[in-house]
Amino acid sequence: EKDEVILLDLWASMFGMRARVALAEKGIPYEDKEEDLKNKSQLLLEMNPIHKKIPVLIHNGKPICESSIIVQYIDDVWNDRAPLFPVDAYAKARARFWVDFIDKKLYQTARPLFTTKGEEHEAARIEFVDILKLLEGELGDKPYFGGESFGYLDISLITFYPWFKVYETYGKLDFENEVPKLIAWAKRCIENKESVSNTLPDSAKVVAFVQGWRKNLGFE
Ligand SMILES: N[C@@H](CCC(=O)N[C@@H](CSO)C(=O)NCC(=O)O)C(=O)O
Repeated sequence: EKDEVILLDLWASMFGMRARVALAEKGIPYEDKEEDLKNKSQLLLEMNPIHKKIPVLIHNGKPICESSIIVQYIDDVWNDRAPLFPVDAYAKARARFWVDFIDKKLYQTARPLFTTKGEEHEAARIEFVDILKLLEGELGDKPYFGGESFGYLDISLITFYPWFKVYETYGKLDFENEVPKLIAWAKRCIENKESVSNTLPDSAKVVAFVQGWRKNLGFE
């Protein structure tokens, strides 16, 4: 019988976007349910009682939590098309290492770019660029992190791209200058992969979202 696939999501979330891109890569129809994180739905609280965070994939009533785990689950279940992982175990392990690095470092280091000032802000600027440079090093001269094909690590990082304008605007950074090969990769993903261009929001919309959020918190 037909799979029932629901995604508890938030349009601006780079983590929710990961699940959307993976589902689009596989061509899986799903219901996208937008959450209001200030007023979490009963469904979210039931489906992710531990972290109470989005995204949550609900597949035939069963919840899968944590975006990197959701992407791997999607690849495992719908394994007859558009593989998201290399076959080679070492290449897989390397991809998982860098997604773990992104989840440990990138989100935490990005936030102070638009929530702090002074020395803290200056330190965040330097650290953030260093992290992007390490990722650019891992990409090297390959078209995608997965080599010739767009895969798990590409999905995990490209969903930060709609936030890059926010990071550049408030972080006073110019990524074209700092990590040109990484920006070229991001543009390649958007130009060549409909699963990306059809699911990522406009960076202008994310900037407006952050502006509103900062105003509410009295930053502006
Ligand atoms: N490690 C997790 C992070 C999800 C997350 O931060 N979700 C946020 C919204 S996006 O920033 C969230 O749901 N926050 C709700 C809350 O913290 O109350 C993942 O990769 O899925």
